[in-house]
Amino acid sequence: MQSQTDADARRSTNAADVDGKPVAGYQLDYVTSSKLPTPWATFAIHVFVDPGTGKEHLALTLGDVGSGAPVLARVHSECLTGDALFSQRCDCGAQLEASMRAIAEEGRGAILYLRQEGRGIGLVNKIRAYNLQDAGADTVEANERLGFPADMRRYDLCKPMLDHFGIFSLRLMTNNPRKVRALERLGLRVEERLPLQVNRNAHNEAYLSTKAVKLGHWLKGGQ
Ligand SMILES: Nc1nc2c(ncn2[C@@H]2O[C@H](COP(=O)(O)OP(=O)(O)OP(=O)(O)O)[C@@H](O)[C@H]2O)c(=O)[nH]1
Repeated sequence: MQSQTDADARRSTNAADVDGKPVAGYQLDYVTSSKLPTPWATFAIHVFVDPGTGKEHLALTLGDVGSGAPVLARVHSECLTGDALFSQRCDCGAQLEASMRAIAEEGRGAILYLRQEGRGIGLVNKIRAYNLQDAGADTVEANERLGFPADMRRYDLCKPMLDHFGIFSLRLMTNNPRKVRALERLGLRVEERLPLQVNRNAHNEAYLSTKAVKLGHWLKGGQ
C-alpha cells in the first residue's frame, strides 16, 4: 500500500512546475513573524502557509530587504537530515549555515526555506532513496527506481514570498542552474550567482559528482 507521502509526492508531480515555468498566481498566505536569534545574527523569521496543501514555508530576513538594491539570498529546500541532524551525505546543512553566515556578515539578506524535502519526494521516500544508495544506486537512479523524477521541486512559490518583502532582484547563493532559470522565469532579476561549495567530504563526494554530471550543477571538481 502506498504511504500518504508517496501519494502526495506523485500528486505534486502532476501539479509541479518541474521546469520552473511560472504558474500564474501561486498563492501562499503570510501568517506571522518573530525574531530568531542565531549564532551569527538575529534574523526575522516569517511563516507562510500554502492554502492548497497546508504546508508551511519559512523565510529568514536580515536588514532592509525591500529597499530595491539586489538582496543576498538563498533559496534552500528542506533537508531534515542535513539541516538538523548534521548528515554528511549531502552538503545541505553546511550550505544553510554558510548562507546564514554570509548574510550576517553583509548585514542584509534573505533565505527562503522551502519545505520540499528530498527534492520534493518527502522524507520517507528520501530515506528509501538513501537505502538504495547504500546498495550502490546514485541519487538520480534511486529516485527513478522509486518511480520519481530526479527533481520534483517547484520554485514558483518563491514569488509570493519575495513579493511580500518587496524583493525583485537577487544575488543568489547557489550551484544549481535550474534554480537560477526558474527564478528568472518568474520575473525576478538574478544580478549575480554566488557559488556555495562547502563541506565536500568522503561521504558526499559521489553525491556531489552525480549532481554535477546528471543534474548539471556548477560544482568544481564535480566529476
Ligand atoms: N531525493 C533525494 N533528495 C536529496 C538527497 N540528498 C539531498 N536531498 C535533497 O536535496 C535538496 C537540496 O536542496 P538545495 O540545498 O536547495 O539544493 P540544490 O538543488 O543542490 O541547489 P544549491 O544547493 O542551491 O546549489 C533538499 O530537498 C534535500 O532534502 C538524495 O540523495 N536524494
